[in-house]
Amino acid sequence: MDKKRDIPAIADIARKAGEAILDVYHTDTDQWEIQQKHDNSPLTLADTVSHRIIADGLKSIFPAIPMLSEEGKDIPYEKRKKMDRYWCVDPLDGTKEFISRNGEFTVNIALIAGNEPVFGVIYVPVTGVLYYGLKDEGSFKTEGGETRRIQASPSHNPVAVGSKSHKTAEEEAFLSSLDIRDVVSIGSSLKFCLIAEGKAQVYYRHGPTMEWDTAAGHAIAVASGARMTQADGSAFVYNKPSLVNGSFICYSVNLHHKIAALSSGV
Ligand SMILES: Nc1ncnc2c1ncn2[C@@H]1O[C@H](COP(=O)(O)O)[C@@H](OP(=O)(O)O)[C@H]1O
Ligand SMILES: [Mg+2]
Repeated sequence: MDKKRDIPAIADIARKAGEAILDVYHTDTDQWEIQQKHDNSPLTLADTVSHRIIADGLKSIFPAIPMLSEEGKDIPYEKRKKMDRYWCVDPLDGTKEFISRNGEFTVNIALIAGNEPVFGVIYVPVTGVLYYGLKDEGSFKTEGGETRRIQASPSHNPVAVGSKSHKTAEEEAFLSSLDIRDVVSIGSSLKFCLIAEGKAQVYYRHGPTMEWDTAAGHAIAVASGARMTQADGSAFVYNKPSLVNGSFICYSVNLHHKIAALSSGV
């Protein structure tokens, strides 16, 4: 990847997808054609429009890199496991938040290399804010035409983030054993962004997510200095036989000892 040329081009694709999502968002709900997908999550016209823009955009710049998208065709594991590099895309993460019109939804594009997210972009259509992170280079936030570096920040009295629509009792129990100052419930991959910009320090997810839900946020959080592991402390990898993630913890490094002690019990 040529950083100077490719990062702005990928950011542009995410923005275009976000604009198309907003066009749908600003129409009447009865035009959204909400369908239930096989996993019971809602699919709207906005998901499919965003998917098309990202698929076409990435293909025109990187014709040789395959794409795995929430709204794309299934790629069988036998074929997937041979893909050393691929785009992992969630064209509209937080569909429930989109439908409830609270603005907490995002466009997510990540590059996976060797089972690890090495680059991620998250665009927030309602605010126009864009986050990106590149392995070993850092994470950045673009807002109002200005780009600045962001960093995960330590706190011994951490702020926790959790899902707004998919909370579990296990998450509450886990957090109760940390000295938590506040719990912020927010939809979509925005939880990773809050950790990456130092506004929160821990995100424990007990319930299932898909690889495209976490890939871009994972890249941004880790490049900002945070850590991401499975709940038992082992490596969180991509391109698994099943694309459903297990429980995980994303956290600022200063919490490592506390989290490691808890991990043995989850
Ligand atoms: N039972 C389940 N199995 C797999 N993924 C699930 C799930 N329930 C929720 N999710 C995932 O959680 C994501 C939303 O996360 P959050 O609750 O943090 O906003 C959803 O993304 P989509 O909204 O893109 O479908 C969906 O992929
Ligand atoms: Mg999603």
